[in-house]
Amino acid sequence: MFKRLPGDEARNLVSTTPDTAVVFRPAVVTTPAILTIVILTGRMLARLIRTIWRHPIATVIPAVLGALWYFYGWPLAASLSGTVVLALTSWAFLDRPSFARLIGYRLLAWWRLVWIYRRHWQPVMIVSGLGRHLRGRDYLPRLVKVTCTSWADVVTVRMLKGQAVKDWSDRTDHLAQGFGAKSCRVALSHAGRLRLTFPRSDPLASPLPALPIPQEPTVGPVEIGKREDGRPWRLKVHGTHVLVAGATGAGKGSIIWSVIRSLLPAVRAGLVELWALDPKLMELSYGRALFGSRYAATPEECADLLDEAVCVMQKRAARFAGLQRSHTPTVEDPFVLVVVDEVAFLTAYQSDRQLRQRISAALATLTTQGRAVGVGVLAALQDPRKEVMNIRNLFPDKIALRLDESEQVDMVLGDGARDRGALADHISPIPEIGAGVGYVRLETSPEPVRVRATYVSDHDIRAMADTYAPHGEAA
Ligand SMILES: Nc1ncnc2c1ncn2[C@@H]1O[C@H](COP(=O)(O)OP(=O)(O)OP(=O)(O)O)[C@@H](O)[C@H]1O
Repeated sequence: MFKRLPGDEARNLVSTTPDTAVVFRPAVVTTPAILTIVILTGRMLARLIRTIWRHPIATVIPAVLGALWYFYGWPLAASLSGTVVLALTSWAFLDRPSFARLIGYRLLAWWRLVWIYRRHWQPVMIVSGLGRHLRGRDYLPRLVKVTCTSWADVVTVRMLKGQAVKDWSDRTDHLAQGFGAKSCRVALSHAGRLRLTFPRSDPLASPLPALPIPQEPTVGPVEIGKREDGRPWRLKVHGTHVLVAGATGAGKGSIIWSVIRSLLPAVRAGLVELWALDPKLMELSYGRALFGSRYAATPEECADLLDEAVCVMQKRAARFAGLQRSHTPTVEDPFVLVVVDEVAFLTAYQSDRQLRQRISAALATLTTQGRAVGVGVLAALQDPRKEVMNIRNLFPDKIALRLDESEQVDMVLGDGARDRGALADHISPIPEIGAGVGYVRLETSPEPVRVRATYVSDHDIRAMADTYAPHGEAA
């Protein structure tokens, strides 16, 4: 019989029996013990140097305490460590954010690296198919580092040679379950390196109240909510067109009203005009006074208002031709924002064919040519299928709120968005938890970002109308 050696697979060798004339035996070269000892010591030293290099503070503290104990006895070492612990505890109580940033999250990251990620790395990689077990050896992607933020663990990984981002984004569910998280998002950080985000808590779980109306007139990007990483969510409205897609009750109204609210000082200064199309006669009618005469509800009125916007756009384009290539809002040429609630009412669900074609043509003209001359469209939509909204790709910026089906996510945010973690079909239908929550793709990155819009209540809208409605229009 063959003796099994590391790396050998005895079953693949020609088997021998006692009466076989030729017996195959693997050549066994014995390594001198001293060589093995030298190699192991070298490895240990290299690891020690690497640890000191990577974690200088964490290594200096026990080394200093050990030295004190050795030279001056344990009482001094114990009292010094007690003082350090007391100082750290007081710091944590007095200035929690700075303590968390400099000490707390680092300790947490180390703990989670050891206890969650390193401990489960091998089984999760093998079972999910991201690692391979070949000829008795494991070939695993490298766990480079773990950092913690207030709401998530960010795990940096070096992929195996030959792996693609898609291999990982297809297995987000395996990764999330494997490491005990609710979800996982995958993003490419450098060539061959990935950033996996595992949320620990949901910072967007409770509704956000309406933000104060800005002091200064601004056309954006306007602050309308919060991003998952705690930063303000600012939406560009001037120089683009925005499509908000979400099932009924997803909170499309909160995005529309948050945008309107932050543009009000600019409206008062004459730099912005808000034109409203409200075919459902629900959402925008509440603050109708804010739109003055630029408010339309019946399909005929909506078609007329859209034609008027096209007319403004074309006149401006003729004036700007050869003189300027982009628009700066002024009192003479304000930014016109055409707000459309449930655009499908005017396009897909409109029974009058002629009217439908007229509206679709006007919307297509505005979304293809309006950007550069200061005419923008902000449209809300329940069903993002192409049959319902065939011009959805003319909107450069799209927001996916809660959607009914997983396929709809890529229809709104583009191919691969759901695989990269835009789980808009998993957003809670409970309004307190999920209304106004959605995913966006920012200009700077293809990765979807989770956001929540502020909730502008009926009371806020009434107050806005009372203060900002054009003269003589107050409700
Ligand atoms: N940002 C938000 N935060 C918290 N709750 C919200 C938010 N937006 C909306 N809600 C709650 O969810 C309910 C539904 O919101 P809204 O009417 O805006 O949804 P919608 O997407 O416009 O629905 P529909 O298409 O049926 O009009 C609101 O009555 C409100 O109670």
